[in-house]
Amino acid sequence: MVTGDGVVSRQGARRKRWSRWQAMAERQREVARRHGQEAQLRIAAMAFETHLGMFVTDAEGRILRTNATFRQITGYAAEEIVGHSPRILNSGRHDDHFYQRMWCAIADKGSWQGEIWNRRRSGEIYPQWLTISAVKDDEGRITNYVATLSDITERKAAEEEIHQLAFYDPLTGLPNRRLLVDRLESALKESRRSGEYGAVMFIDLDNFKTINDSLGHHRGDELLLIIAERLTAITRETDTIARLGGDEFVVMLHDLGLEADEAAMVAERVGEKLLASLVEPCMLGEMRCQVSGSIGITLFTDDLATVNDILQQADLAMYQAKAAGRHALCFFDPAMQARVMERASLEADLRQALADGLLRLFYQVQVDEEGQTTGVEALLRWEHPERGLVSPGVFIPVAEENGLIVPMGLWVLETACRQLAVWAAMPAAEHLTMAVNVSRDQFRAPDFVARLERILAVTGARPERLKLELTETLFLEDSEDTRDKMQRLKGLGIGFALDDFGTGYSSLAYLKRLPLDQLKIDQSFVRDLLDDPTDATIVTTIITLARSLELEVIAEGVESEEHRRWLAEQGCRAFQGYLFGRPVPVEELPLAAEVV
Ligand SMILES: Nc1nc2c(ncn2[C@@H]2O[C@H](COP(=O)(O)O[C@H]3[C@@H](O)[C@H](n4cnc5c(=O)[nH]c(N)nc54)O[C@@H]3COP(=O)(O)O)[C@@H](O)[C@H]2O)c(=O)[nH]1
Repeated sequence: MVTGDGVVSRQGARRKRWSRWQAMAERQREVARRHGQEAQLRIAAMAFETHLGMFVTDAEGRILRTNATFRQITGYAAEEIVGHSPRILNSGRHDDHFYQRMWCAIADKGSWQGEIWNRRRSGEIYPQWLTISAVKDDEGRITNYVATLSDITERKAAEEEIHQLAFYDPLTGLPNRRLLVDRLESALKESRRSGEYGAVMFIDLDNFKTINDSLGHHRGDELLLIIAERLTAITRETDTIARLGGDEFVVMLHDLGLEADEAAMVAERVGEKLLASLVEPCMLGEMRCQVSGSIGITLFTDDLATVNDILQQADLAMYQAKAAGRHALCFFDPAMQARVMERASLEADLRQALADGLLRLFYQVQVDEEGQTTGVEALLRWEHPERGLVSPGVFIPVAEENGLIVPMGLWVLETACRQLAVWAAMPAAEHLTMAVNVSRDQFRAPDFVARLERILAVTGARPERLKLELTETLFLEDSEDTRDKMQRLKGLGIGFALDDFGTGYSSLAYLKRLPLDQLKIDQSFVRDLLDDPTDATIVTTIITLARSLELEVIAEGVESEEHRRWLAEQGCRAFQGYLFGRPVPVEELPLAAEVV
């Protein structure tokens, strides 16, 4: 039986056991808590020792702790810097405003991060990426600041290199086109805001190619460096001097005042100084060299011109300066731009016309002393859909300049030869000759003879009926190649007339050396020969000269019977001009009906 005391004593024993267990459990929990805290401390300590530099400050900004990477980056050991303010790291590169913004961000958002220039213990200033976070207690009071930092010197250097490559000319170190465009865009905006003028000067060296070709590219590079230095020395630090490539430089000036005249005067003064500096002799190796430059200037202000427009205007003005004889400066003139644009549109249309078959050949008769047609001259015409019939006097120079004369001239030769072949099969026309104008560059094309041979073969035209009209410009340079080609063509039976005789070079030496058949007296002498004794003398001299050289002579531009008679009296036996017929399409030629 269990007594009441016995019950009490059992309950007491159970309570004791229970309290022992509780105490044991509490000890175990305490041990676990300690282990947990230690683990957390270990983790925190490990995390603190990362590849990022770290330091912790108290609320007043005194450094409490730094890690090993901090020491590697800054050079400061913990014992040297603990207790100090991080201001010890300042580089002096940032103003108060920078630090104010940083602390405002930390106060507002709890953290700040960004690029900052700091100073190492060694004194070296370097860029770093810095993050600062505020640590707060349960009441929201800042207790500490934790900062992480990394050295971004290498990244900055790579960025700098990329920037340098992208925006600077590798040879001279001057801004390149991209940077110039950037700066010009900003200058334009500024100019629109302030109303002040700016100027762009396009500079091209006049004889750089000769130096490059004769002394070699490394000497050419040396010269470009000298020029870059001279341009930099003359201009102000706020001006931009850029090299666009080759021997092309651009100088941009801004804040030239509110008046165009005043701005133009300043730009002109600077331009003249630049011109003078370019012609200063310089030594390239052992050689004393001298170059000159041509400068095109355009002003810009608050108008609607774009950066491209401005550069184009300065470029155009520079070409004008070159055309004016080089070593000159020239201001952009809008009329010049209109002319260039008109020419560009003509050029584009002309290419299209050749492709679309809008070119035509007209024919103008050539007659003998009896007025009998002996042949024709093929004259090119362009039927433009909007401009109407465009004169070759307008479009041939354009074609000569852009090289289109070569395919165009071949088309003329082939069309004329086809017509010759048609006439060859007609008794009334088989005697007719065909004079075809051949431009200098067309004749100089290396495959000209081969192409003409192919045309003759394809069309079946008889070479003896073909006469090529060449001009004196072809003979300005005494070229073996020209003589050789003429002789090969002569060997095929083709004849040669010297067109516009008397208007060009007229060295009589080549008349003897070249296999010419005919001199063509230019119409400018024929026009006034009845009134102008000088022209009359020139014409009689040409006729006499032709006779003495045993060359035929033909007068062009014969418009009246008086002209024809006067020329015939001087011994001229062949004529061409409106008196006998204007250039017309083949079907309108005043020949026997069966001929066309
Ligand atoms: N390379 C090529 N040049 C060509 C070709 N076709 C023509 N041309 C050259 O273009 C210039 C202008 O030619 P065009 O307007 O055809 O003028 C010719 C005649 O129309 C004109 N002429 C003829 N008779 C008279 C006249 O009595 N009065 C007068 N005012 N003008 C007249 O003269 C031009 C003939 O020129 P030329 O060749 O010098 O004999 C001109 O330079 C052409 O050469 C071509 O296919 N290729």
